[in-house]
Amino acid sequence: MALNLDGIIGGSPVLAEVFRVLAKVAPTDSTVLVTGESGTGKELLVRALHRNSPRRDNAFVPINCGAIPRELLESELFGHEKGAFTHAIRTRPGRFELADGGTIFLDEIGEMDLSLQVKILRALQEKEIERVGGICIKKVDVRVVAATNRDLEVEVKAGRFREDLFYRLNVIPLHLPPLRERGSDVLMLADHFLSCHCRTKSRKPLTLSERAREMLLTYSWPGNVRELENFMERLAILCDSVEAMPEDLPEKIFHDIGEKPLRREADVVPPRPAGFVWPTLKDMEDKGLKLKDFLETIEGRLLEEALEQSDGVKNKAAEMVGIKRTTLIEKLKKRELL
Ligand SMILES: Nc1ncnc2c1ncn2[C@@H]1O[C@H](COP(=O)(O)OP(=O)(O)OP(=O)(O)O)[C@@H](O)[C@H]1O
Repeated sequence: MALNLDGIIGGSPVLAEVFRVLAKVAPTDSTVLVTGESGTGKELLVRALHRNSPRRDNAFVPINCGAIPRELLESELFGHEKGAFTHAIRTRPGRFELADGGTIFLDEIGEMDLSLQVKILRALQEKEIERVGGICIKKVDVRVVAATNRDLEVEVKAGRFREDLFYRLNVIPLHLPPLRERGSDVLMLADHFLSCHCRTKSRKPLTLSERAREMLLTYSWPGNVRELENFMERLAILCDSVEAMPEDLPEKIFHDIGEKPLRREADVVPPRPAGFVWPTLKDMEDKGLKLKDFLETIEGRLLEEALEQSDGVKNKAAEMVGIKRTTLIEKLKKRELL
């Protein structure tokens, strides 16, 4: 049967190789471990895996193991009985039970606590789970697919990841290459995202000039496809002409490829006064915002800047702004930045 790769753009040989393995592994029940840098499309690939498997008509249940605090993660995964802990006012099934007959996607598995890793191992080996505070064991029929942007072999060596779980998960490894290794896929993706964003913003179509295309091909894309989509959305909003020129691209690209940024005259901002200047009441009024929204906007801008500077690596971004990674993720979700 032909693979249904709806929504996954790219025709590079490295991606074709991923699809070749996907076609073989999708019809089986084997555990798959998807690796790749942040933003390479791991979740998209896992959804395609489920869609092309015999489990396609049953549930696909994703869970981001890095976004949920340890205390809650166990009950999210395995469920809990009424009274198991202070806020357990009713019995609740976990994601493994909800995925019965289907696929569970354990995203960011490398972030999981060692003590929970044992329980995942048991679910994989025995195909049974136990709710928090439960007294009986439940059989579940779930295909497990996990993803990580960490090098789990390094994590195993450092004692942060169980070796037995690593081997159990890594039955079929699928590695998504970074965008910089996908050649002209960059342009295929750029054209796709540009036309999508122009359509959704009901603006006239925008194309990329030859030189802008060359620059996109040379850039190293540390944030991968997510970063590319982001840049194209920004272009669709900010570029008024019908052809985007190099000077319309983010400065970051110029720095990365070792060129001096070109600035449009209108973009040249007057130099900021030296030192930090606290926003004034007038700044807030000029923006037409009340205090809460004004502060939220400032917070949002700082989070975006931290994410950009850390190339989308959430641990690093959280560290830059001095909050926990889980808090950062909650804030990004609230702003629909995730
Ligand atoms: N080949 C592709 N074609 C079209 N869109 C893509 C492709 N790869 C990734 N994307 C888009 O890029 C964004 C990031 O992809 P995704 O969330 O799957 O990455 P990820 O590797 O799981 O990231 P993270 O490790 O940060 O969770 C999504 O909006 C996704 O739809």
